[in-house]
Amino acid sequence: MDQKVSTIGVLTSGGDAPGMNAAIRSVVRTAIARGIKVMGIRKGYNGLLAGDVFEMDTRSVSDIIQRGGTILQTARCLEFVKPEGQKRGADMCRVFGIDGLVVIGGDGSFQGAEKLANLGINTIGVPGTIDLDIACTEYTIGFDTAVNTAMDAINKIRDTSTSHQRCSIVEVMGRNAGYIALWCAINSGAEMVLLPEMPRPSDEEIVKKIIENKHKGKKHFLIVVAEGVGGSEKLAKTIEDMTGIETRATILGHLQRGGSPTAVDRMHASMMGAKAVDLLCEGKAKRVVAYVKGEYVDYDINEALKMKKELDPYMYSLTDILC
Ligand SMILES: Nc1ncnc2c1ncn2[C@@H]1O[C@H](COP(=O)(O)OP(=O)(O)OP(=O)(O)O)[C@@H](O)[C@H]1O
Ligand SMILES: O=P(O)(O)OC[C@H]1O[C@](O)(CO)[C@@H](O)[C@@H]1O
Ligand SMILES: [Mg+2]
Repeated sequence: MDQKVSTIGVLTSGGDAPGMNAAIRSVVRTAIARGIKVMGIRKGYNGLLAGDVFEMDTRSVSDIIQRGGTILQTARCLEFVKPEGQKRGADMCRVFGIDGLVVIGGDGSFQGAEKLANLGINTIGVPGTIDLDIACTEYTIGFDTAVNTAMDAINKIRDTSTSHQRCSIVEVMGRNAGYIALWCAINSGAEMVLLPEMPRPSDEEIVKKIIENKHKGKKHFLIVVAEGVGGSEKLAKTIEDMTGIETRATILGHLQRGGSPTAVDRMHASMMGAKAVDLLCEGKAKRVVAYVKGEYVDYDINEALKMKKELDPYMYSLTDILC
């Protein structure tokens, strides 16, 4: 391969996601195999601005493929949203001789990557977020593990909910995106799901459905609520007041972001990390890696950021049929 870069930097940014370590490992080992030097950047764009940069070798990424979190640590860096911060970031890349940068993160991190690319740093984005909210790709690293973790918790809540014939409300992550909630609802047999992308049913409509289900002989009622809809505790009280059915709310929170990545996450992370390095080697910049129709492809970052992700209406319609 005709190599166009000599030193690649790698950072993780935004919320951590299981599989980020597998992606870092793949970037480091692929780059070294291609004869390229790799610099790890700690704590996302914060670390770039602070010059928290160190050289990595193949041993730096030993024994991490099975670990959740990110060995490079991550951050949400407000300074980087401002043009002065972005300029300092690009200058810092030059100080360390970084002529190619791999940014592993979500949609926000890609906005930062786009800014760096505009300032002349060859930047490639790798989708790493449990939220699955990046429009250009059918997969984002971390989603499978997060959904499985949430489902495991929901299964346990369902056991006790059935024993007590209660209504359970389980709030899962996703401030702006309802994919985790939608997948958990379908795969856990929830009676109802509340998503940020959809109009919220009224309390009366929710209660009507609970009562109908009770009449059908159901022993429990599970509502999955996305974080972006929120209000789970209040909804539990309303349901209890309006129906007399004992109702408990559980907010799963950050446990969904941790844990050993599934095989699905490790595989996508390994493939996407390697693809990012290969794109840089081909002289490409300002691209994001994506998984589309079974293949790993790449898009221009601007183009990718302009795409809008819609929830699959057919999948959503099943939440009403399969419960
Ligand atoms: N418009 C922007 N311009 C420059 N940098 C940005 C912009 N938006 C976000 N960033 C940078 O990317 C970081 C991460 O963004 P954000 O907090 O949205 O998380 P994310 O990458 O979308 O991941 P996740 O949603 O999974 O937590 C921000 O803290 C900021 O440093
Ligand atoms: O950990 P923080 O900064 O509270 O962020 C929480 C947000 O991050 C995500 O977990 C994505 O990383 C969202 O689902 C959630 O809304
Ligand atoms: Mg995001």
